[in-house]
Amino acid sequence: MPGLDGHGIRARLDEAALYLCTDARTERGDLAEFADAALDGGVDIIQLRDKTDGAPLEARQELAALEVLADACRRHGALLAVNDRADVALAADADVLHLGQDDIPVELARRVLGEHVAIGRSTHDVVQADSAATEAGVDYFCTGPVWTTPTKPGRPAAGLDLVRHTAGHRGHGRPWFAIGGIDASTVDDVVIAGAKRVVVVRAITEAEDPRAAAQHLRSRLP
Ligand SMILES: Cc1ncc(COP(=O)(O)OP(=O)(O)O)c(N)n1
Ligand SMILES: Cc1nc(C(=O)O)sc1CCOP(=O)(O)O
Ligand SMILES: [Mg+2]
Repeated sequence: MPGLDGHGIRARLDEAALYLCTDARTERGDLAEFADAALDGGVDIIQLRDKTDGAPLEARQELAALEVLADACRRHGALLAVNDRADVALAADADVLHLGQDDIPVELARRVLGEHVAIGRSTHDVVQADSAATEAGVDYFCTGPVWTTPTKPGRPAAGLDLVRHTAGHRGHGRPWFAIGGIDASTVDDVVIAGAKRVVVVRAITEAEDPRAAAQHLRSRLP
């Protein structure tokens, strides 16, 4: 929730279970309404991740969409996340910056952001997961994709074994999320494998009723 201090952000992150990545819904023009529904359904963190047609949004469009999401997060007490760009996270007063393996290193993002913003990392195998679980400056990490997904074409599945591995170490004490191919039909499998938190895209962005989709996913998480 924009306005929280670093302590509040990390406390909220610790109790988060359902993390949504959404595009800016430019064509539908319903970002505020969609975000309200998803957050009302139980989404704890919402990230703007718009790579429609493979290209990221221009910074001005990204900041405009983030303003809409920031208002929704304030209404619902949720965390606002920015993907990839530390400068945009700072400008948008976001709570969270998410960085993948090919994005800027955490140490450099920290130089831009200081300690106030939480930083998350993507991991795709056991070595990366163990490293993100212990790397300085990382507040949470994601493991995946559990299943191949059209949302991230070309990225091979890491499978449930990576979820089991990470659960076996309890994320080395750090919050961690399973991601990739998770929806109403697969969420139970990741929970059985040991995940307590999940990130989803299509399961909510493509749902006819985003509120109900979020509610259902949330109800399946411990
Ligand atoms: C919460 C969350 N987890 C994973 C990702 C993927 O990050 P990355 O591998 O850098 O790929 P892009 O999303 O940037 O295409 C994410 N964005 N958010
Ligand atoms: C954005 C992203 N990152 C992944 C990773 O493994 O790091 S998988 C993924 C896409 C997840 O989309 P969906 O919920 O539609 O399958
Ligand atoms: Mg990235």
